[in-house]
Amino acid sequence: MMHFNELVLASHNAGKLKELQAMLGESVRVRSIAEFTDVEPEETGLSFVENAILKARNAARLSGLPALADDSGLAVDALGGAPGIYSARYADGQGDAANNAKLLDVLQGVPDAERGAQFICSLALLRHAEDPLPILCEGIWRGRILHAARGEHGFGYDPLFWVPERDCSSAELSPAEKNLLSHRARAMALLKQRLGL
Ligand SMILES: O=P(O)(O)OP(=O)(O)OP(=O)(O)OC[C@H]1O[C@@H](n2cnc3c(O)ncnc32)[C@H](O)[C@@H]1O
Ligand SMILES: [Mg+2]
Repeated sequence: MMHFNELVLASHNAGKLKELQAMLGESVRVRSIAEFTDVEPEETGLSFVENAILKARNAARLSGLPALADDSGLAVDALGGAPGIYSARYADGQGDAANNAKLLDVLQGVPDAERGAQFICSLALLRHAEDPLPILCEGIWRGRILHAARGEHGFGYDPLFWVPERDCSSAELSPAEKNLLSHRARAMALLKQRLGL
């Protein structure tokens, strides 16, 4: 078991930060990487876990604090797991709306039965910049890609992700409900267990 009073969240994504902070609750004082830098490290890894470690290591180095990073994305069955680790860059860095438009476009005409997908979240926690044994946890959330956007909550691909267990899109869930069900929630539950939180 391991405990800190403080850690830095190595993400520049406001939606993610809000969710991670809500899930950590009062258990630890959370600082943002934005206090230390505006520069985002290049995500050169070929897997979620490599990118999560890379982001956490960069943040630990810059802040001198333990660092938690989240690398996540959407893997669509009919696309062989794309956009996957490239989810944020799917429409060449034009942002969430462009990513969602591109996904709807490439899935045009694909029937519901073939629109299965999963959100994936890989969390990496490093105690310090040279930590040789990061704590790694992952979570997967199965669903299906809708034919049009629904809902106003969440961020990223949430309006296009159908949640079978609730019969609505991920963007139609309240933030509290998404934080009980999501890929990020599952990964964070494992991390909290590992930390004894
Ligand atoms: O790397 P950081 O700074 O954390 O921020 P980012 O937005 O670039 O994050 P990623 O590199 O991990 O890319 C994640 C992509 O997957 C999407 N994504 C991840 N979790 C999601 C969720 O819970 N709901 C909707 N989209 C999500 C998100 O919108 C991005 O396009
Ligand atoms: Mg990123």
